[in-house]
This record gives sequence, C-alpha cells and structure tokens, in this order.
Amino acid sequence: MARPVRDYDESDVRIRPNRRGSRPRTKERPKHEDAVPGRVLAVDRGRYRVRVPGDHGHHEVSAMRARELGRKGIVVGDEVYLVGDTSGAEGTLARIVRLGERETVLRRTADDTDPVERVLVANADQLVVVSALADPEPRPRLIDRCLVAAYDAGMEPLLVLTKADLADPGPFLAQYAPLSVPHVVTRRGADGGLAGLEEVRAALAGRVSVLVGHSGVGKSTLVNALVPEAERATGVVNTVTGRGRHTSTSAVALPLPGEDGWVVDTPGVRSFGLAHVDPTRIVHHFPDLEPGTAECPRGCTHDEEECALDAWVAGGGAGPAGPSRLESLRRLLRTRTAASED
Ligand SMILES: Nc1nc2c(ncn2[C@@H]2O[C@H](COP(=O)(O)OP(=O)(O)OP(=O)(O)O)[C@@H](O)[C@H]2O)c(=O)[nH]1
Ligand SMILES: [Zn+2]
Repeated sequence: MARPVRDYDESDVRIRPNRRGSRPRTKERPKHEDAVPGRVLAVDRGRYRVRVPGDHGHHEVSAMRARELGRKGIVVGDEVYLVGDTSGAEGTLARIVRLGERETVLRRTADDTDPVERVLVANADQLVVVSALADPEPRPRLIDRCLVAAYDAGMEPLLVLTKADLADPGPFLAQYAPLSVPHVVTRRGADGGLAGLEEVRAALAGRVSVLVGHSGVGKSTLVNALVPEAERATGVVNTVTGRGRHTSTSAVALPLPGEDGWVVDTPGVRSFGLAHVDPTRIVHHFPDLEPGTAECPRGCTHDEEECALDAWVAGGGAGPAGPSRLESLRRLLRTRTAASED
C-alpha cells in the first residue's frame, strides 16, 4: 500500500522563521493561499482599482502588481488575487499576486500605424454598440468593425440605437436584419427622460457588457441613466492616484444597481483595429451557415472562390435567408481587412 502523501503546506513553512529572518527556507514560491479575490474596475498608470467582496457588501481597494506577475498585463474585468493591506483604507496599497483565467478577451489593434494588439477588457460577455440614429449619423462600417471584434472575442453583440426621437430606426435596422443582432431603441421622451431604458436594463441584466460608441451618440447619457453613481466611481480613481480628473483610463467597469451585472465604459476607444482577427471565429456566430463550411478547403477565409459556402447556400443549405446571411458574413469578413474608420 502506498503511503499517504502529505501535501506541501505553505502555512507550515511560513510560521517557522529560519535563522536569518522571516523568509521561508524553501525555494518554493509562496502560493498566497490567503490571497483575497477581487475584480479590476479601472487601471490607471500602474494602479489598479479592485472591487473586493466582503461579508457586508463590497469595498474598493487600490493595488499595484507584484513583481512575481512578470510582464503579464492586467486589464479591466480581470479577476485578481490580492495580498497585503486589502482594507481599502485611504493611502493603503495592496499587491496583485495572481490573475484568474480569462473567459473572454476583447482585443483591438489601436490603429493602422500601431500594429500592437492590446487587450481592452477581460471576462465581458456582451459588446454593446451604441449608435445614434441621427446627429451624428450612424456609421455602418464602424458598427461592422465592432461586431467583428465582438465575434472574435467570443462576445454577443447588442445594438443600442439612440435618438429615435430624431429619426425612424426602420431603414437602419433593415441593414442589420440579416445579421440577427439583437437591438434596443432609445429616445428622448417628452419629459426629457430617456425612453427605452427599461429594455436596455433587461438586455444588460446579469451580464458583463462593454459599451462602445463614437463621440456624441449619447453613450454618457445612457451610462449615467443606468449607473447614477458613475461620476462618483470615476472620482475614486482620481483620489487614489492623486492626479486630478485627467486619467489615461481607457475602460472603467461599473456595477449595475442591484448587483445585476456590469457595464464597462470605454471613453478612450474610438475604433477597433482588427488585424488580429481569425475569420473562423466570425463564422461561428453564423450557426446557420457554419455547417456549409465542412467542404471548404483548409484555411478557407470564407471569402474566396474556393469557399464551399456559395454552392451550399445556393443549394438551399441555409434556407431562404441563406443568401442575405452569406452576404452579411462576407461584409463582416471584408471589414477585417478594410482600412479602419472611426
Ligand atoms: N435628441 C436626443 N438627444 C440625445 C439623446 N441622448 C443623448 N442626447 C444628446 O446627445 C448629446 C451627446 O450625448 P452624450 O451622452 O454626451 O454623448 P457621448 O456618446 O457620451 O459623447 P462623448 O461625450 O463625446 O463621448 C447630448 O447633447 C445629449 O443630450 C436622445 O435620445 N435624443
Ligand atoms: Zn469557406
């Protein structure tokens, strides 16, 4: 019979200081089993604002990365593990010693001159593309880029169409009908309030949603209506860093009231470079077309002459909607290679 193996127990080592001081004798890296889990809400110049759950609700902790993390990036939405002073009291700084596994990764290539791929947000499951129906006019090419970024990240897209008091959503929606992207329409009501907000809330409930949209579409109006304390939350970053109102933060996670999901606002994000996108990830989001790719040549981009989708769709493989769905898929695939526009 094998002897029972005793697991290495870090706490044993730590309570027995060696002669030279309090450092454990073992070369084994400390595992930080007592590390406190939290979620990164904002990143600003090497300081992380982390939300830590406690017995009586949540509190926020300012943290820095521990050296042992190496060069691994930490982004908004990351699950992190903290040691040190995790009280969140003013002037305290915890250390992030470990990073949880990411379920999704929203990336972008900043622009055409900067080929560096950046991770924008981790662990989000929905990408909300906010677009005004008028003032400013919708930008379909930018919306398509966002959809591609969502599909590539394994996120579900949602269109929020604002300012329906200024223009009828019908013609715009017709363009997106073959894509079967869910949408919500909002408008300014006669009372000055935002109509459609309840529908937006329902679509965000229980999810982690990243909001993107170009300047003037009404994204701030929407965020402030959804998360009335949003202003206060951004203020916390500033008191922590002591750098005033201007921060380089490109994303901020805001818990929705009632702990019913999160929205991640992305104030600095104006476009999605898509140099990194894998075409096979886009076709996964067209489940009606995907079976038709079985006969494709290896490494098919699904936008080339040899692609098996044409014959399959022509043969009725994807039903009567097949041709317009294929056209939409190709539109998105071409977005990947088109020059970025914001
Ligand atoms: N008519 C109308 N105007 C709206 C609506 N929603 C927002 N606006 C107005 O549109 C303008 C831009 O709204 P913001 O919320 O600041 O837009 P934003 O997307 O945050 O833009 P940036 O701050 O530039 O990023 C403001 O004057 C809002 O009052 C709407 O549903 N209807
Ligand atoms: Zn193909």
